Amino acid sequence: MPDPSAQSPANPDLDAMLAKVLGKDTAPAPGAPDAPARPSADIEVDPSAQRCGFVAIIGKPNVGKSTLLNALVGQKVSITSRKAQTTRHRITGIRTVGPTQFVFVDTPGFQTRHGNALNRALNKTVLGAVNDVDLILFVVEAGRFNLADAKALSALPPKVPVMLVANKFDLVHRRGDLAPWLRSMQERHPFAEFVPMSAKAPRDIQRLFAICEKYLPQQPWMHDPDDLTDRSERFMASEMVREKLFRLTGDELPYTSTVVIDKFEEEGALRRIAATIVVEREGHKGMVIGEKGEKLKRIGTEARQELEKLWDCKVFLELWVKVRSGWADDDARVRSFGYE
Ligand SMILES: Nc1nc2c(ncn2[C@@H]2O[C@H](COP(=O)(O)OP(=O)(O)OP(=O)(O)O)[C@@H](O)[C@H]2O)c(=O)[nH]1
Repeated sequence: MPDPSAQSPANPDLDAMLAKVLGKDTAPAPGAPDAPARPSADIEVDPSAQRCGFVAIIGKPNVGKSTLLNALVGQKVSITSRKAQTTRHRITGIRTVGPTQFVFVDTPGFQTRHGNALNRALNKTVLGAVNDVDLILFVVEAGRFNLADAKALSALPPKVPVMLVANKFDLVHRRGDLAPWLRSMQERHPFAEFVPMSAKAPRDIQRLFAICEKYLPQQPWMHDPDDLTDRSERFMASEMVREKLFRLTGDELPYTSTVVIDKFEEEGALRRIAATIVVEREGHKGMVIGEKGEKLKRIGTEARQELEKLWDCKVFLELWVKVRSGWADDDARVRSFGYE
């Protein structure tokens, strides 16, 4: 349970807060690594001094939730692309910093546009993820707030502290312009904290850990400090293929395509994987295969290389493409493809 005393009062001294948060330099340091190095797990921490809790990352599609999760975990556990609605499952990322273990829960972007079976399943995943957490990071693009953000905000449970993460702060050219926007955000919801930041700036990620820590209860860690995620290798394989599919086909391929793993075999330091990319129309098949099969080959090569890096082993990856018309409108098919 969250510690209610950890919540800031509904009306903190806004000017002091603005001076504090807007005074920070959020630019990445020259030559800084993409993410802070994972701390060594061999430091013993007495269980009575340990903190551990759940932090959900919520927001409309494409605001940078998965980029933030990967930066917090220090490894890629959630796929990202410029295409909205890339994240489709609840992804857990684990990070242990000093005495505190953060269990981050990334969620699909909250869908407000189409009420098809896929989008209903995605929203169910979001709402299921937020009820039992200790803290919610509500992610928006700094300086922006529209109806889709408002709908996601209104779906949050009233008892959990919510931190406003104003992401992509690096894209705001005049920081002073953010002050009136932050004031308007304070009127929308009694946010416990306001954090303008960039998920791509390592220093901001370090700062976020320090701000989040006090919301987590004192209790023993739930995971080994070396663990990155609770999702399986099979799941990571399908996600990695989907990321390359989305990145390499761009906007011409509708988001209603998915990846199903047909075979996943482990032979020592080798993984043999066969996967099918499922598209909705015959015309989409050509977009995925490309001229002389060149696009499909690239999707396979890039996914294989990333999986080999992630698992530090050899991977054989075989890809197929199939048409299943109307799958995203069919509840049973959506479930059979692994969506809750
Ligand atoms: N400039 C800038 N771009 C960012 C930042 N964070 C994320 N992005 C970019 O925003 C795009 C969307 O990022 P994602 O992490 O996939 O967004 P998401 O909210 O998980 O998206 P869904 O999966 O649709 O819910 C990507 O192109 C990221 O590189 C940031 O702090 N600054």
